[in-house]
Amino acid sequence: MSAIDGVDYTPGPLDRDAVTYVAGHRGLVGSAVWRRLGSAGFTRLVGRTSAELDLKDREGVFSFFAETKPRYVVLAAAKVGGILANNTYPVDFLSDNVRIQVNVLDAALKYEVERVLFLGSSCIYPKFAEQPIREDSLLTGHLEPTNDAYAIAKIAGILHVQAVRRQYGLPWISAMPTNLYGPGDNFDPTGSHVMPAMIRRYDQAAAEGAPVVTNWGSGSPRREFLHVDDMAAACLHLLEHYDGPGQVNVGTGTDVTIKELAGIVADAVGYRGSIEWDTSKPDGTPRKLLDVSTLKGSGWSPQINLEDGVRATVDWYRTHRSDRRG
Ligand SMILES: NC(=O)C1=CN([C@@H]2O[C@H](COP(=O)(O)OP(=O)(O)OC[C@H]3O[C@@H](n4cnc5c(N)ncnc54)[C@H](OP(=O)(O)O)[C@@H]3O)[C@@H](O)[C@H]2O)C=CC1
Ligand SMILES: C[C@H]1O[C@H](OP(=O)(O)OP(=O)(O)OC[C@H]2O[C@@H](n3cnc4c(=O)[nH]c(N)nc43)[C@H](O)[C@@H]2O)[C@@H](O)[C@@H](O)C1=O
Repeated sequence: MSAIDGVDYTPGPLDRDAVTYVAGHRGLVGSAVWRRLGSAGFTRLVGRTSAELDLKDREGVFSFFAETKPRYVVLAAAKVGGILANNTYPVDFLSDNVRIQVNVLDAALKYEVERVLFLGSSCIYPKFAEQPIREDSLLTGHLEPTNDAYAIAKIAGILHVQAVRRQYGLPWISAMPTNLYGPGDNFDPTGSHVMPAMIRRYDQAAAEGAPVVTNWGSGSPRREFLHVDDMAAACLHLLEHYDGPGQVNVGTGTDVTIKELAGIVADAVGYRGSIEWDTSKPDGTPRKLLDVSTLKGSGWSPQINLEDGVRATVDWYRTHRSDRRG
């Protein structure tokens, strides 16, 4: 137990029969975590859609915790979007996310949840952080302006988890994923992240035989992409093998330019036309490659390479595109 972190806990296998709440269980990450926990033998998974329980409603959240009394919580519910959505609606990204996480973490404290895994994002780090980005770069420089409101909300979440550890001694943890993709993603053409946006755009262009597609920005920023099934596996791994106040980066340790990503997506859908770039759209941070040595050191590495993951996501999209988010 350290002086600034009053926790004395040794991680180990979680109880498969304990009530386990996955907040955001219909989203990209939450649905993958739900599948992973299900396949690992968890028998009492609990989830609520936002229509059933708006996590911004503090009273509703406390009633839900009083009723279900979870022993473990994975907090994968958040207001999430790509660069344009973050840049256009900073109030929503700040206010919704602060409220969701404060309500869930306060209720989890009141009902003495044993293990909480809070999910942030690699955008919490300074825009020009040294690459690859180590966990201790947090709060050492200015944020990327297109997502500063979201990043501040997520930084508050990390601090909230650390504060609970320090003041109440509960072994809660935080993970900071890189850019994620996979089945269950949001394929909205304007609100989504780059991967689902490109899959949708290139798939349509291939189907229509379009001669040109236009992407956002210059194509020169670099991004690191992790398949969400790997992310879900990392979540369970961290819950069973990691305890500490510091947030843990979750990524692959390799990145590609957005131009390279466009080529990978074009190949996966069979698009043969040309590619143009709309530089009136923001590039965002030039690079955010995570240093994943903490995670690797704890014994976990990703399994799904980018090309395979993109092909599988294209297959999933083609089967599910008529669904709510497809
Ligand atoms: N996608 C990515 O590239 C990355 C994601 N992350 C983090 O992972 C976490 C999950 O993101 P992701 O799965 O991509 O996001 P999604 O948008 O796919 O899912 C978010 C989930 O949150 C739920 N939710 C949102 N608002 C509310 C609310 N007011 N009350 C109840 N539930 C709500 C939604 O529920 P419903 O569907 O019922 O409306 C949805 O299931 C977030 O914390 C995000 O910051 C981090 C890095 C990268
Ligand atoms: C996960 C992460 O997600 C966001 O940050 P981001 O990494 O910049 O994510 P993005 O996927 O939206 O863009 C990545 C790059 O890709 C380019 N790009 C090209 N064409 C499209 C396109 O069609 N759509 C989008 N969205 N981007 C495109 C785009 O211009 C940019 O250079 C933040 O919300 C942040 O808060 C966060 O946490």
